[in-house]
Amino acid sequence: MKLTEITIRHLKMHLKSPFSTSFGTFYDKEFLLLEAKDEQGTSGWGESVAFVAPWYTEETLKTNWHMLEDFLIPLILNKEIQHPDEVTPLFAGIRKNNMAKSAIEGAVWDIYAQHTNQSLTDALGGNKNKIEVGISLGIQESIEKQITVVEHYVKEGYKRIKVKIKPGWDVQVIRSLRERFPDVAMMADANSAYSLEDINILKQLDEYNLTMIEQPLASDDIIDHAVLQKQIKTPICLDESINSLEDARKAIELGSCGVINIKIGRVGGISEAKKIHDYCAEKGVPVWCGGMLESGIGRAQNIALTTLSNFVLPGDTAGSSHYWEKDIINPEVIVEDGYIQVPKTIGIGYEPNMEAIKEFTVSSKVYK
Ligand SMILES: O=C(O)CCC(=O)C1=CC=C[C@@H](O)[C@@H]1C(=O)O
Ligand SMILES: [Mg+2]
Repeated sequence: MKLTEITIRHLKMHLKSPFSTSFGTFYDKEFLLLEAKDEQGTSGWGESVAFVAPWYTEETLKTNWHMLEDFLIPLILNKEIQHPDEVTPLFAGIRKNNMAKSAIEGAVWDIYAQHTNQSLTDALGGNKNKIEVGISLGIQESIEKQITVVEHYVKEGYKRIKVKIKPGWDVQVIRSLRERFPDVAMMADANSAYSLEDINILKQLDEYNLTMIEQPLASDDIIDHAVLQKQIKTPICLDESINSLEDARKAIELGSCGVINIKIGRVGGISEAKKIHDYCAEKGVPVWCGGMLESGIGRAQNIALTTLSNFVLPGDTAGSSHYWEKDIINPEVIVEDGYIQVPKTIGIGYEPNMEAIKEFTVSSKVYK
C-alpha cells in the first residue's frame, strides 16, 4: 500500500461526567483523529491520544499536529508499505512523540486489515471472542460520593474497579472502599503522585488486597519503583514509565513491576504494543490495556489488541456510553456484564460515523 492522502481532524467531545486525576480534571476530550487513504481509495483511521496539556506525558494535541505535519506525514506519504510493522522503523529517526506516530500507524493497520480481508483482531493474531472490561473512575468530591460511584459500576458488572489516588486522597479512601466492597477486584492509580519519601503511605495501601498499584512514583522512573516493589507485596503496575519494548525489558529485569499497562499511543503504535505483550508473555508478566478516554476509533484498536492471549487482566475499555452522549463509531462499544463482544467484521470492526465526526470537528487539514 501507499498512503496518498492524510486528513487530520481536531475533534472536541464533551465528557458525560468530568474525569479527575492527581494531575487535573477533564471536562472535554480534545484530540486528533487521522484518516489515511491509500492509492486504491481505502480509508484507515487512527487516533492520537495526546491531551491538550502535557500532564500525562510531554505530548500535546498541538505538538502532535506539528510532528505529524512537519515530520511524520512527509516520511510516509507515497512510500510503499507491505506491512504495518514497517511504520515504526520508518519513523525511527524521530525521537519519542509516540502518540503522534501511533495515530498514523493505527490507520495503516486498519488499511492492512481491510486489504487482507480480515478483522484487526485476526490481523494481530488475537484469540478471544469477548474481552473482560474494567473501569477507571476519577477522584470524587467526597468518600461517600466515591463509594456511590464505585457501587454503580460494580452493579453494572465491570470486572475490576480502578480508582485514582493522590496525596491526601489515598489510604482513607481505599480503606472505606474495601470495607464496603471486600471482594471486588480493585486497584489504585497514582499517576506518579508519590516519591519514596511517601513509602509509609504506600505500605499502608499494601494492606487492602489491591490487584495492583499503578504508577505510584515518577513518570520516568524504574529504579525507585524497583526499590518500592521489594517492600510491598501488591504488584506495581507501570504505565507512564513504559514507552517501548526496551523500557519493558529493563523494568522487568530490574524488578520494578509485576504488571504492565499497555497503551498503544504511549508506546508508539500497535506493533510495539504487540512486541511488549509478547515479551511480557515470555517473562510471565501479565498485561492489560489502558485507556486514554479514547473515542470509538482508539477504543476499537484497544479491543482488538486485548484479544492477544497475555491480556489476562481487565482493561480500561469501558463502553462508549460511559464517556459520551454519542460516539463517533457505529455501532457504539457496548459492555454487558463486564464483557465486550469482539467484532469480527473486516478492519477495526466498527464504522466511523461521519455525521458525528463532522459534528465534533473543530478544524481539519488535508495533506497530499
Ligand atoms: O480511558 C479510560 O477510561 C481510562 C482513563 C484513565 O485511567 C487515564 C486516562 C488518562 C490519563 C490517566 O489519568 C489515566 C491513566 O493513567 O491510566
Ligand atoms: Mg495510569
